[in-house]
Amino acid sequence: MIRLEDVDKVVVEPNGLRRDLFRSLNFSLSPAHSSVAILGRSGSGKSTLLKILAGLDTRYQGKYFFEGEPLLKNGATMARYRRENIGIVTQSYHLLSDRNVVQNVLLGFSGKKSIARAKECLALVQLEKFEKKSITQLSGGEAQRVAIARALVKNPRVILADEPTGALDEETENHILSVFSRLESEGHTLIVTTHNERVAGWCQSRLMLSDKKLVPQE
Ligand SMILES: Nc1ncnc2c1ncn2[C@@H]1O[C@H](COP(=O)(O)OP(=O)(O)OP(=O)(O)O)[C@@H](O)[C@H]1O
Repeated sequence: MIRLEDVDKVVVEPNGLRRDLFRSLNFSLSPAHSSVAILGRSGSGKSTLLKILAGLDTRYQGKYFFEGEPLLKNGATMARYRRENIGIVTQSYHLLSDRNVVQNVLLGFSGKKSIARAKECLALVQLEKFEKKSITQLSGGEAQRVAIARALVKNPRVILADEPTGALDEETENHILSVFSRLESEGHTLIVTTHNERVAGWCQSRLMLSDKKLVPQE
């Protein structure tokens, strides 16, 4: 479904030195894979890879294919691709504190249909009673689930989640994993970066960012 071919990515360090982050990196996700974990030490490039997969970072060499078709790496093409196919849960959630829960999930959309869909997504993450709640009153786990609901509102094929259980306790982590299981059973594909062994173990397959490439893990 998604394929990256021969990706080279260079980053510029704060001291001005250029560093190869990825060299001839390949990634391939077939429709049969419903969840994959991307592992790697801090700074190995997990978040950067997720941004590339989301079409948010196009400053790399290499090719991006979706369903066998190459994607042009320009802003307009990638924005359309993202809009139609990708939901993103970022590490810091990026929720707007001056809007309530359902307004955050709506992403600026309005109208009865969109509101019904936003409520459906909140129900999926078991936050149906939280619609009107202020973002500032949420726990870390609840905020994480609002971010997941927001990623789902467009019903994307692929959901990218950056450290989805980063700061959560075990019970909340279990809750997030049960939400992920539901998403899988509804036909969504999950690509998750994580340091967490339980989350990695839950995923159908695991890839390790090592020596500037992705290496399949047991
Ligand atoms: N826009 C950028 N400009 C310069 N350097 C960058 C940029 N984005 C990322 N980097 C560098 O690239 C490296 C990889 O960063 P990235 O956030 O992708 O790593 P990570 O594996 O997600 O790390 P962590 O597990 O700590 O979140 C880091 O050394 C980072 O400083």
